[in-house]
Amino acid sequence: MSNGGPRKPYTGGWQHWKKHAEKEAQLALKWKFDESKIEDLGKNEFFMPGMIDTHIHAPQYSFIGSGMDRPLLQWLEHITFPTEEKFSDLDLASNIYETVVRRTLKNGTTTACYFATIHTDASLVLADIADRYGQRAFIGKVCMDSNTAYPEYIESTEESIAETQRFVEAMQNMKYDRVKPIITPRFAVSCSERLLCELGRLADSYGLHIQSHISESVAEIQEVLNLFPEYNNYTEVYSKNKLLTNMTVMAHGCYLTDEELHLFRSNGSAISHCPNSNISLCSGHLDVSNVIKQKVKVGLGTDIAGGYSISMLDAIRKAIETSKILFMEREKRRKESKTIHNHLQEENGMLPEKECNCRIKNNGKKVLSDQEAFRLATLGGSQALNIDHITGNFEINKEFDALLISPEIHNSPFDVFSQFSKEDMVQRFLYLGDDRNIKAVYVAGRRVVPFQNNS
Ligand SMILES: Nc1nc2[nH]cnc2c(=O)[nH]1
Ligand SMILES: [Zn+2]
Repeated sequence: MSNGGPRKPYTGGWQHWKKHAEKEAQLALKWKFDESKIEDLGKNEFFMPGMIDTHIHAPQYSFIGSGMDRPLLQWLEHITFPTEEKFSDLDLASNIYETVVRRTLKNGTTTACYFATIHTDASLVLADIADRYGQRAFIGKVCMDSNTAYPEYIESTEESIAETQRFVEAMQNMKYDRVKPIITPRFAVSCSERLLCELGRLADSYGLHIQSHISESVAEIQEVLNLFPEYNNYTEVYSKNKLLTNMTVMAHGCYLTDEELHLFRSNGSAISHCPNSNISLCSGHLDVSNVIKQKVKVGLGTDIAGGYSISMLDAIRKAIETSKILFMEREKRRKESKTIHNHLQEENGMLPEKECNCRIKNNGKKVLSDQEAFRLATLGGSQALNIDHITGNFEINKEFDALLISPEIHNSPFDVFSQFSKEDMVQRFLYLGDDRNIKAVYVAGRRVVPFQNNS
């Protein structure tokens, strides 16, 4: 595997060296490569599976790290829609999209599931850039035929359907190896029932993936229930329009009931957990341990620019922290309920605590472990996008989407001590590392970072 470094003198002793050399010769013969191409990993370097961003708005990279002082619906109206409207300008689109593809790849995102904007041609530009840089990607032309908040940014129902069809056909004609179209109704608030129904039909007839948003904030849910009073809940608005399939990934899901999660599980649909965005927009917390417990597929997403970090390492950290916050909140409620119980017992001889059901149990839900969060950012993401037969971890017959991590690279953001085990190294990288430690990125065995001819 060439990672740009010369071979180091072997330091393992003659016998060991001889065995090592024989092994390499066998592999070179079997896999038909030139032994001189073999490079040794540097000290403490390791490979990890490429990270998978299951939810990212490419045009919103233009305002990442700003506008974090408004809740979702106001943020959409005042910042997001006016910005996305500008992407009819193909030069602007090309500039922002090349920048975000480069930045995500440098941060180890080998697969990205992108929202573009309603503009078909600009969305095709994003697809072409992702293909050119070798990123595995799903590209969604956004569909919105209702927008009371910002009517300048809208398409008619007929236009949305026709343009989505044109987008899908154009993408399929390009025959990209690893860049695919995904049907993208923005969310139920901005789509009429007819548009949702037609998009479900298109996804079915072309056999396409589907992405949207669901149950992100209380205000959003209220708006959906007002718009679709004949449906029992938010999830049904999608499921009854054939938009909840085993190729569907829905962002957020903070307030999904277990009944709705059962609908996700029985349809094989997935959730993209976007903890940074949920906190930054004050939307809510997804209890991802419960989602896992309900056997619903789940990956992680940055949700740029609702989330302010392009890094999937940040998504891993925020997912763990969100899980710890929920655990602590449950503990606090348990303590409070216990105190109330004790007062009641003193006043009128309530049942002894063990019989009483007033205590809020922690439901045996555990905090998300580092290992589990790492899995969500890799294999979990590939399962959520229904591509876990191709990527997500290192298994024979999968494609080599991988990151070469160098903990001791010049200017590394963290220090390595001699007593560190391999596990320590990985954990330090997850908590303290950043793109400086990502020495190389591979997608399907092709090295995509450092960029070719250093462009
Ligand atoms: N976070 C987020 N939620 C949405 N719901 C509908 N559109 C969006 C969006 O652009 N970002
Ligand atoms: Zn989003």
